[in-house]
Amino acid sequence: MGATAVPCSAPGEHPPIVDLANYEERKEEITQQLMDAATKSGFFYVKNHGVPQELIDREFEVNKGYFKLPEEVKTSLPQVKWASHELLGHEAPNRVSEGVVREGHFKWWDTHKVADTAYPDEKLVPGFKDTTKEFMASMPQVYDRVLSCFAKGLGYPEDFFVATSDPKDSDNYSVFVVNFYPKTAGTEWKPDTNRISPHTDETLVTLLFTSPGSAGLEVAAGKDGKAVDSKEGHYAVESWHPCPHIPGCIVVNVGDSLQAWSDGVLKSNFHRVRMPTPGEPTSERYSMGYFVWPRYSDVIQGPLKKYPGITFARFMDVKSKGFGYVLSPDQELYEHAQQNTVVLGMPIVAQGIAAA
Ligand SMILES: O=C(O)CCC(=O)C(=O)O
Ligand SMILES: [Fe+2]
Repeated sequence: MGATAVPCSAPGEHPPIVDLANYEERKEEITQQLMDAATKSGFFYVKNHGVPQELIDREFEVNKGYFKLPEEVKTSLPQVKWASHELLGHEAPNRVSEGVVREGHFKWWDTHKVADTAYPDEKLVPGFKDTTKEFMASMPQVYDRVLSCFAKGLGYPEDFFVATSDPKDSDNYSVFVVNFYPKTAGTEWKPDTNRISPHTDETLVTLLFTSPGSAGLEVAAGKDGKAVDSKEGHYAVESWHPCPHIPGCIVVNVGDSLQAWSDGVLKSNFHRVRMPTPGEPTSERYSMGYFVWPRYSDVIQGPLKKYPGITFARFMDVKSKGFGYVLSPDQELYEHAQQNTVVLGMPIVAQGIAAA
């Protein structure tokens, strides 16, 4: 690893930072660093990623404008229909865990997959739609490079993941999500209360943008997560590691699809957003996630067939019934999870974000 790599192992440390500068010339070195990071913790940061800071700041600003709209305006916008692949617009506030309200705004990648009517009137939040489209259009330059390296590192053709994640493909529904965590009441918070429950992402990779000063994102690194009773859906994490905001960096995490395609070599790790402990900022928190998905019809399975051979669409059907983890090398457990709407390793969160 390069000098910037910090193992995600002790309090105060953070996942490794991989520098994408001079990508073409340094591709071998970057591949090795990304593989190392994704094998050990599944979470890492990239810097010199090419997305202008000015655009990131502008996108945060328009999202603040959106979330400040009166509730009746937001709830009059079209609602999320997750599983039927329909319009994703405003998501009404819902209770995710321990009574904490999370408000999210979901959008599809591309205009031909989402009606523009998902956006509020331009006069209400000037620049919201155009900035968001501009921001989304700047994402492939980051994940194409990261995914090319993973394909190379895993022995796939270099364009293997780039092809399946192409948002122009009619069967690709990669999604951009903005999370808004309202200000809470400070000292009343219980330190171990979550704002987003522990979960893995279903993606190839997720690009996560956090706002300056935002605390609370934590990752269960490496082998920390243990399914104590996967049939019942209980899951235990031994230790959580902070994943703080680092200026100029994007958080990248490996998702379930890449874990499957790598036969478990690359780790899709549990992460959560917990309430700040006393002394941490109590202000509202924003994060923006670009969820890089494969095509719905692609079978997410590696050459060693460590996980059941299923299409991403089928995987999503099971996963979207809860907000947890479904990959299991055990076909029987997987089938049980499907039949019983149990997500392996996690309890079903009936009102969870993905079940909305
Ligand atoms: O808000 C964050 O920092 C993390 C959000 C997240 O993990 C998700 O939306 O999947
Ligand atoms: Fe996540």
